[in-house]
Amino acid sequence: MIATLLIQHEKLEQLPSGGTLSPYGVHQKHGQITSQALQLLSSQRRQFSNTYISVKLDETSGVAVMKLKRPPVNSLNMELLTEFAINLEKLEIDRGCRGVILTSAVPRIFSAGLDITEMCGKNADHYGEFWRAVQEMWLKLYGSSMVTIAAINGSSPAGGCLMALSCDYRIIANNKKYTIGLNETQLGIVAPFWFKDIITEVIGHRAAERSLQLGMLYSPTDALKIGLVDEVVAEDKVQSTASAVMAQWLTLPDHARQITKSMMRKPSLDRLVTHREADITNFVSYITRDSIQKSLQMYMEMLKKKGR
Ligand SMILES: CCCCCCCCCCC/C=C/C(=O)SCCNC(=O)CCNC(=O)[C@H](O)C(C)(C)COP(=O)(O)OP(=O)(O)OC[C@H]1O[C@@H](n2cnc3c(N)ncnc32)[C@H](O)[C@@H]1OP(=O)(O)O
Repeated sequence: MIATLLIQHEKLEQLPSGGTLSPYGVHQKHGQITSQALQLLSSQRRQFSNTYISVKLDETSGVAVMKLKRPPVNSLNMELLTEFAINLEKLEIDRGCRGVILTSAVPRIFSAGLDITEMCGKNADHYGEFWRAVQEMWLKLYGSSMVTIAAINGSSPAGGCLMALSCDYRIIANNKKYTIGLNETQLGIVAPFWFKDIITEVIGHRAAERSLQLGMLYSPTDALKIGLVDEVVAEDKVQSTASAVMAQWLTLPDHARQITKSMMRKPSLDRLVTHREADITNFVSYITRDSIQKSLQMYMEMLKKKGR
């Protein structure tokens, strides 16, 4: 028992931010064994935190709450994406964790999507690396065998919406100011095929086509109408509803649910895995076009003006 807890704890030790998804050791820190074991036995919660992600794992329920914490808008830069993939992988291999609630620590914002500054004024190598990190985040989240619930406590455009769409269930706060959707065309850019595939899977072909072409952002109630979210609840009920839904999902045997999830999601995952390098090459050649760089710069200027 103690040995198991030790291994789990060591697996969950904080990794330096900006690291890679390399395997991490489970045989370190022998000197601390006794105190760590005692600490673990007396506590049912484990927490770890990186620069932009915090995780709290409740060992009794097997549910982790993962929070994005990159103010002002949780835009997804390379570091956040990398930390996200590492933390999710850590939970994935932790036997004590069966479900993850994804939410935001930043008031009024779930995530503003990809950090536009990562896609502007940089070189091709940077864009390639950035896109690989975006793919990795999605492959890990969409491909997770755990139950994943998005507790959407703020606006969630573009890449933020993709994250929510990749979860098994979406609960959004009932606040008209919050919007969610894949608004890429409004930036003058195209959502890649796997963004398109996932929204089509969730809301159906007709709604997805309209939504993507117009780059639509929906209020919570409109998002519910088209099936982009599963539930709209009062702002102060988002987390408790997420926990209640999670508890329901976790009543099912993992094995049956996981295989079913995998059957449903495998075709989309395989499509990206098979075309991963081509997708990166495509992204780099697209994003380096002068016209696209100009569109993104203009969009950033518009955002900054609005903020003043
Ligand atoms: C042939 C086909 C090939 C296809 C190949 C692929 C093509 C490329 C695919 C790229 C896919 C892109 C996905 C994305 O996610 S792009 C990002 C889209 N995001 C948005 O449009 C959201 C923009 N932001 C907002 O709408 C608002 O900021 C928001 C509603 C989220 C919050 O509003 P609020 O009023 O609270 O805050 P501000 O607008 O004042 O913002 C505060 C500061 O944050 C900066 N900001 C906002 N969003 C971003 C972002 N996404 N990236 C970087 N920075 C962002 C904003 O400029 C403010 O900064 P300052 O304080 O410095 O002014």
